Amino acid sequence: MATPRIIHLAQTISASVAKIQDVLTAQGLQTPSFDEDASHYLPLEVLEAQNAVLDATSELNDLLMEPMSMIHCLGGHNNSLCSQAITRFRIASLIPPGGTKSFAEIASQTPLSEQMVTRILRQAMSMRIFCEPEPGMVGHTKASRILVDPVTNDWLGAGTEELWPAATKVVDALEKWPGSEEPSETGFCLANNTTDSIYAFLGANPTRAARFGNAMVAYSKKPEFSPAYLTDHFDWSSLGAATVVHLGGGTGFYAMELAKKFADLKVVVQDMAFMMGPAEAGVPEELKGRVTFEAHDFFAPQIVNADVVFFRWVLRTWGDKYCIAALKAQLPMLKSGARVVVQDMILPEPGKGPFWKERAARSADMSLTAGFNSRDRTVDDWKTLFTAADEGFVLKSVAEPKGSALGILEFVWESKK
Ligand SMILES: C[S@@+](CC[C@H](N)C(=O)[O-])C[C@H]1O[C@@H](n2cnc3c(N)ncnc32)[C@H](O)[C@@H]1O
Repeated sequence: MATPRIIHLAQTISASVAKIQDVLTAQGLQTPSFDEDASHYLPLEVLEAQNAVLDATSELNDLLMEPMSMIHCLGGHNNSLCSQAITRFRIASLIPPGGTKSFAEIASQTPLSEQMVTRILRQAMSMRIFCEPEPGMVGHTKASRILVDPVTNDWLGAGTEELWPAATKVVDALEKWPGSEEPSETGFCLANNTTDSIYAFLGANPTRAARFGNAMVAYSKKPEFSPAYLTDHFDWSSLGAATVVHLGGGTGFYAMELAKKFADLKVVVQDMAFMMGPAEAGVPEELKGRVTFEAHDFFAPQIVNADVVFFRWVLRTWGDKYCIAALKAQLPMLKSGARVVVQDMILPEPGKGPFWKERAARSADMSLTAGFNSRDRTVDDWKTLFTAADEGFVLKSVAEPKGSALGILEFVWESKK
């Protein structure tokens, strides 16, 4: 008789956990815990075992539940409710690291009653955010402790104050504007009673824009967004003395990382006009002249004669027809043999790769619909998109570095004229 699935899963968990612990012991690293000072990341060597455990534990958990409980737990709207209260009232920062505060003391620093704070935080504790080391006293876990940092608190704020209300209106938006790719016809627009895109709406609201900006900062500090995945997983040195135009390059952080590592590269960062001042001010003396900034809307015809056109983490916020327009706008300046390099999310094909990652990727894809009417793309979707922009684009390489959140796609443009 074949081994029953739940036994197989339990065996996988047991064997993989043993492998993880062996590596941690050999390297003198802490075993995982929820302690507020616990380390957050496992070494890359245990990535496969970590994937196996995360997938097997969640499958085993779900197998042992009846369907309504499983759907309810995975739905999690009440998780967003208490996360929203935590970020809005900055509750994590009310509890001293390493110390505790009573529910009553916390309530006195919020508009909430002691009873409501108790109920909300005990719900959060069921998500392992905060703990109650003695009755009535609240302490940190590693999950609540990161929220003491205002930047990380803003990350939770952007998720629960911007994307969650937007998500609740997505189905209404899909009914109202079927098949729309317009950034002015999203769940976000309905939730905010606006016809401005999220970019324009937040641009006119500096406080909310700053919170959203901090969410991006919090993300980019995670090891899976390390600039090394950009500098070390594409052969930039083979380009020699080359000009890279970095579209939607924001503050120029990644442009500067490239220029620091590859002395022959010149990088022109193009972004919206309002990004220019603060971005230029951040360029160190030794990179001035090699990292420059230019206000340029990437839907307008390109004006820089570049060897590489580089998009990082930006095309995913535009629907297909807009991405196609942005790519077509590059054609007037492309030389035959020029490259378009994209570092962005690569959506996994269903069932390929770790399930917990696919689940996170599919959730992020829904957020793109809610905020932007855009989507994440598989390798085939990226290929289709580029070919729709111009038949001359050929996918030359795809890199999905171990541990990286983003992949790198390299397209070469061959003139068909
Ligand atoms: C998610 S951020 C990514 C920033 C940067 N590429 C990075 O990887 O950190 C998207 C960036 O694209 C810029 N952007 C969006 N639409 C644009 C457009 N039409 N033209 C130029 N820049 C644009 C935004 O201003 C923002 O800086």
